[in-house]
Amino acid sequence: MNAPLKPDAFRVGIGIPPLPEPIIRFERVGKVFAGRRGQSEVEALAGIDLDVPKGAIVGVIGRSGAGKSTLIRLVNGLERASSGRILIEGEDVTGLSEAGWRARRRTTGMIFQHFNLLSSRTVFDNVALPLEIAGTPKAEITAQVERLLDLVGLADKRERYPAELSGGQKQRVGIARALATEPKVLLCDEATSALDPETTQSILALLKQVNRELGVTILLITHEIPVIKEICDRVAVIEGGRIVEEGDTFSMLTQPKHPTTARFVEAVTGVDLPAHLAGRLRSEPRSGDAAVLRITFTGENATAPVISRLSSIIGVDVNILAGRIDAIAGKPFGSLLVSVPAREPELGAVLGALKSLELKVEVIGHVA
Ligand SMILES: Nc1ncnc2c1ncn2[C@@H]1O[C@H](COP(=O)(O)OP(=O)(O)OP(=O)(O)O)[C@@H](O)[C@H]1O
Repeated sequence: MNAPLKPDAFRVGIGIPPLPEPIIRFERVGKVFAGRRGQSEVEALAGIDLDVPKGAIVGVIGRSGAGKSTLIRLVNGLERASSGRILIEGEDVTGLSEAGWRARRRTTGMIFQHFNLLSSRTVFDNVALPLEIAGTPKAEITAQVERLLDLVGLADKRERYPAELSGGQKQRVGIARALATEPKVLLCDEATSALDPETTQSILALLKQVNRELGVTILLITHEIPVIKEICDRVAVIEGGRIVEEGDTFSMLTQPKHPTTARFVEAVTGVDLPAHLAGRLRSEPRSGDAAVLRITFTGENATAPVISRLSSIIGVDVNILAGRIDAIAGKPFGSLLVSVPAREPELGAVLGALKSLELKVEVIGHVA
């Protein structure tokens, strides 16, 4: 029997470049928490296999209790694995001593949902803290903190205290502090969950900048699919302590396979029929009905003038009922609901034309 093909060998075999070296690797990782006061133990993670490629932004999404916090806390030694191995830059950190972890944490920064700033310290002093702990000379600390406050756009707030800042500004301080020791990896624990949508966008843009300009690999956990859609190159979906699906963000969001992924994805790619039509949708057509089609556009097709061509070339009236066009991981993606005559040969001609463009088309019902 042939040896199993490594995922990268398969990628290369079908013409896709191999993934960059993983900077973090989970190998069959499990975590069991002992039960408290007579309660049974909790298996928070089981059989986790996950690679975080160097230079990527990888998101882990799951509902409350799925195991996200436990997973990310294993990467900086705040929790210890019960089974399996975790490799960071090729080093097996599973059995590291506390002193070993202290050194490791300098290469792994972390930001938190509630920022975890010290309220008695100014912005400058919060960012300086990890450098003070590392014994960095004062002049170097000043230069580094000033550089980081410039990067996160808070140079004018250096003498302010956390209580004088907005949530977004506090998270910017958190990011500057996490980057103080020039880590290779930034761990983000629900970093935008306490922020409004606009502030979330600005923090995500900053994280992307940190990733692209400083080359920092980012592993984030979230329960919000828009965060994944906005900045992640790859995504893993976690449920009940297990990864149920993993892959590049565009494929996962446009062709979800696991029902949990599909439910998350619905929120960012789904389009609903207007209520007055949804209530009248029937599966079997009656004479004179229109067929309602869902057309999914991906990549280059997303911006093609398909609908106007259908009308002009095939001569069929197409009514647009609802739609959205968006970007997922920087690539265009659209979904459109249209109605066309349900009779032949018109319907067959429309379906044939759409399929010839390699668009995904489904008839979702009929309306009068
Ligand atoms: N210290 C602990 N002791 C016992 N059980 C724990 C401990 N930490 C987490 N758990 C349990 O492990 C499971 C996973 O928890 P975890 O916090 O990792 O999930 P999560 O996906 O981060 O959830 P949330 O989004 O609500 O923070 C849950 O059943 C939780 O109750």
